Formats: sequence, C-alpha cells, structure tokens
Amino acid sequence: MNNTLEIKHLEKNFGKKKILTDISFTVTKGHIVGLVGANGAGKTTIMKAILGLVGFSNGTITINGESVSLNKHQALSKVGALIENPGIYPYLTGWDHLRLFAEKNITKSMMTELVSALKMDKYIHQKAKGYSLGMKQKLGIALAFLNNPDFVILDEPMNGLDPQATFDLRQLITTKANEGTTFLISSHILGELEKLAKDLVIIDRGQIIKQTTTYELLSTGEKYFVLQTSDDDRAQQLLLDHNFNLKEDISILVPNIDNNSLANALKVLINNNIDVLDVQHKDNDLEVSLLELLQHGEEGVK
Ligand SMILES: Nc1ncnc2c1ncn2[C@@H]1O[C@H](COP(=O)(O)OP(=O)(O)OP(=O)(O)O)[C@@H](O)[C@H]1O
Repeated sequence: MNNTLEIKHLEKNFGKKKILTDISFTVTKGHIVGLVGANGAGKTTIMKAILGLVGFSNGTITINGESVSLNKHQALSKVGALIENPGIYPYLTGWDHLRLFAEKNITKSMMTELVSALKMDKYIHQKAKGYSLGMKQKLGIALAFLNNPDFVILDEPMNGLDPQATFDLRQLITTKANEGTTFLISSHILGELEKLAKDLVIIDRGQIIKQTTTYELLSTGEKYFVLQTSDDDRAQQLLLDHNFNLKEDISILVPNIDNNSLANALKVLINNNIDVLDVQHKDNDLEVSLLELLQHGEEGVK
C-alpha cells in the first residue's frame, strides 16, 4: 500500500457553520506533506478529524487502509501527533512526561537520544511549570515522536521555536522521513514548510484549492531580471523606448518572457554606452505565489 493517509470527501460542520467542504487528499508513505492555509482555514480541524478527536458529517478517512472516526481509533496506534498546545502537567518534569507516555518497548537510551536531538538536555529534569512556550512546544514534539510512530501529524510545530530549535526540528523530521516515517505538517507560513515538504495541500476557507509541490508553486508566477547600470534613469527610458515592458520599481526589472529578453536589453544598453554593473535573476517568491493563489484561485497564477 503506497498511501499512508487517504481522505475522501470530508465534510464538517460546527452547528450550522460549514467548516470543511469536500476535502480529499492523500499522503504517500514516506513523504512529508505540508498543509498550508491562513488562520481559520481548517487545518487543525482536518488534523483533529484524522486523529479521531472530532466527528465529521460526511466522507472517509483511512490510515494504512483502515478507517478512522470519532469511535474508531485502532489505526492510530502507530501515529504520533502534536495538535494545538501540548497538554503538559506543570508539576511533572519533561522526563516524567516521556516516561508516562512511553510504550513498553521504548528504552531509556531511546528517550535520551530524542531529548538530545531536540537539545532539551539542560531542562528535561526540571518541572514543566518553569518551561517557556518554546520549551513546552519541544516537549510536545518529543511526545509526538516518542513511540517511534510510522506517521507523525504536527500542527504548527514551529510555533514559539527559535531559529536553532526550528533548525533542529527540521533535521529531526528529515532524518525520520529518510528512515521511512510519513509526515503531515501544518503551517500558515509557507516558508516554514518550504525546506521540508515537497508536497503541499493548500486550503482556504475549508476547501482544498490546490494539491501541488513546492517546485511547481515556485515555477509559477513571474520571473524577471534585475539590472543595475551606470545610469539607471537613462537605461530605464531607453528600454521603454525600445518597447520593453518593465516592472515599476527602483531598479530595472526586465521580465523574463523568453530567452532573448535579457540579451536584447543588454544590447540596447551597451549600444548606448551604458555600463551594466549587475544582473540578477529573480525567481518567484513562494509566499507571493501562495497569496496569488489564495486571492484568485488557480486561474490567478500563470
Ligand atoms: N469547536 C469549534 N466550534 C465552532 N467553530 C470552530 C470550532 N473549532 C474550530 N472552529 C472554526 O472552524 C474554522 C477552522 O478552524 P481551524 O482551527 O481548523 O483553522 P486553522 O486553519 O487550524 O487555523 P489556525 O491557523 O488559526 O490554527 C474556524 O472558522 C474556527 O472558528
């Protein structure tokens, strides 16, 4: 079986309010899939439904072929998760938490290895009531990984983490994924997922607007060259006179419409004794592509 998770036509209402509409996507075994959407888009609700924490009015969710629902949790035995704020007991130490939730086969050295990977060694034996937001978040992440799950679901895992902790978590996720663990990770910040997830599920107001890859998203939208010259004002005017469709900006942005656009622009400038000091190839920004997609739907991104 190639798919760890299959969601088909999932619908969810809270009272009369429709929260999820016809959500269908798959997570392939061993992949890291990013669930991206603005605040309130429905990411946490999808994850809670997968974990059997909330019911749903329609659709099916299966993990490794076995269905999951509010009353059916068997398929979740090898799933680790961090959803919203980790439930932490203030008067227990981090280590106590790990011992409390560890299954029989989890040894002390496995726990120590996990603590080291997340760089929690210094405070793991202190009571959690003194933990900062980021320390609690890391403990929640450690608990999600504790029992060597096949499938890990992380809701906004980078929340409250400093850059070093974000880097350490990314390393841990990548290592585990290389060993075969499957991941579904949500974020409202695409940049956080860019370095991790190849597959993206983009949701907006409870609906999937695109299932794509970071590569595909990057290759959409505008690409252009940024030129710096010995006389930018004159260069700009010359290029406009030669019918170049420039981007309005402080620097000269020649849209990369075809392979000849840069060569032709350079010829115009050199023939008019303007020195070209720098040329940069500017790729599309992932966040910009996502915003365009959210604003205009798939039609908006060419
Ligand atoms: N228990 C609830 N009762 C009523 N409405 C709810 C409940 N939980 C969530 N909602 C609504 O469902 C929608 C989706 O919420 P959800 O938490 O899934 O979004 P999200 O994408 O995870 O957002 P965020 O990034 O802010 O965490 C929101 O409009 C929210 O107000």
